[in-house]
Amino acid sequence: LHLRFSPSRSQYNPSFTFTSLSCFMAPAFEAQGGAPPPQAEPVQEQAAVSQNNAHFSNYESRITIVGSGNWGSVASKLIASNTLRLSSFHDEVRMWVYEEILPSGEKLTDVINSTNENVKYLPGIKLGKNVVADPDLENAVKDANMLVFVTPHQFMEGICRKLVGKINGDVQAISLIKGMEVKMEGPCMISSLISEQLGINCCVLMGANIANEIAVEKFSEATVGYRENREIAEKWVQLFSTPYFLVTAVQDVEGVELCGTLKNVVALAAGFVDGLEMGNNTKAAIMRIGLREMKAFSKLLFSSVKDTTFFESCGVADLITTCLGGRNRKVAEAFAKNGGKRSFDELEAEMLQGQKLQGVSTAREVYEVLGHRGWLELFPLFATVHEICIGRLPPSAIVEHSERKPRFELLDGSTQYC
Ligand SMILES: NC(=O)c1ccc[n+]([C@@H]2O[C@H](COP(=O)([O-])OP(=O)(O)OC[C@H]3O[C@@H](n4cnc5c(N)ncnc54)[C@H](O)[C@@H]3O)[C@@H](O)[C@H]2O)c1
Ligand SMILES: O=P(O)(O)OC[C@H](O)CO
Repeated sequence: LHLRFSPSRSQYNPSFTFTSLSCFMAPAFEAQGGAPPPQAEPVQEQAAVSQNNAHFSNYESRITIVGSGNWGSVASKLIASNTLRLSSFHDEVRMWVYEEILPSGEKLTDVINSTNENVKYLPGIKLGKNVVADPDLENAVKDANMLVFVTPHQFMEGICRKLVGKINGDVQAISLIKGMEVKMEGPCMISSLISEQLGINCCVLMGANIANEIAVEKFSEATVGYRENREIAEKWVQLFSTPYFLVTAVQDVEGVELCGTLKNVVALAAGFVDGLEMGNNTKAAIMRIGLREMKAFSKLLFSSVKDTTFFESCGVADLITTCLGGRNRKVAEAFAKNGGKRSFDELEAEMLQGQKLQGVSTAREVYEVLGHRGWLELFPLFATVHEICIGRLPPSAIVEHSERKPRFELLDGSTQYC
């Protein structure tokens, strides 16, 4: 796999990688309906860009990572290796750290800066000497013109509130956060929250990306979702790509982000099945039903979501890896083994050492949307997962309820959602 899909490390150079990447990107662009878009150009450093973002590529971009958990730390390692290698980026990568006092009495930030390791969230992995941990959010972002958001989703509203008026006008952002918020007006994806509150463009990066595996440089893929400006998407691809981390871009922010968000709900269902020892066939059935609900829900919320996105790394591949090896699956398995008698909060605190689950709150948020819109009958798996999480149904309900056939005929143009 490594030989076929990526250059060996000794051969690695940017132009080879990006020529290869543009080949991988071509099918994604072509598959998205109608006439093929212009052929993806190989990305060259300092490539000519359209006038409206010429300022963006004509100087060294400064990167700040907002977040320093398990995935945030791995993202800093990927990015730090590239900023040293590529002249279009400033070497230093600033990483905002939510300050904590370690059992030793030391501050986490001080330990990261002295050991170059996030001893709490990614022990044993060097991040790169050019990563600077900073506990002051305002200071961390003030010089940046590329912001990478990667915190658990429940903290993002508060973080955005603190950042209003504190960032440069020409900043580009990307969100690696899998989750959404539900507001009075309806659901709000995290990239939209960032865009709306801070007035900046925000791409997303999602994929089959269990952080601990990427930390030890095992081959993985990821998907960047972008809205309009492909050159900016390609700059993000450049920033994250390494020989062991292959990134492609698709023009479907909502589709990519909803895949990353909703698969966490399906992973809980897979964990219940594991906890009840129901076997592989049942788990595969749950994953299939879950994928169908992911697609239907995404397309009901955003008619622009593309079918092809579900075949990218952010779609079926992330669903598989999370249902096999993710934290949501693991804690849901323990929940079911305990017959639902120990809460997710308690199990999370005991099993994850400060890391955060996203699936339980996402299941609640999805359930709120389904309830408000009268769609509960259409999404038996999503609805059942939430009802199990809050103790209204036993874990065994996951099969009894999910197998009910959703009644898409209740909707106009029903076939497009199935
Ligand atoms: N870990 C993975 O394998 C992985 C992979 C892909 C995507 N993601 C996604 O990335 C996002 C971040 O996940 P992660 O694994 O980096 O985080 P994590 O699960 O390790 O969460 C812990 C982080 O939350 C921070 N935190 C705790 N309380 C806080 C507060 N009140 N305010 C702000 N921050 C606080 C901690 O300091 C720590 O940095 C999530 O949406 C997750 O779904 C994770
Ligand atoms: O460990 P999980 O369940 O939060 O999933 C991690 C990543 O999202 C997998 O891509």
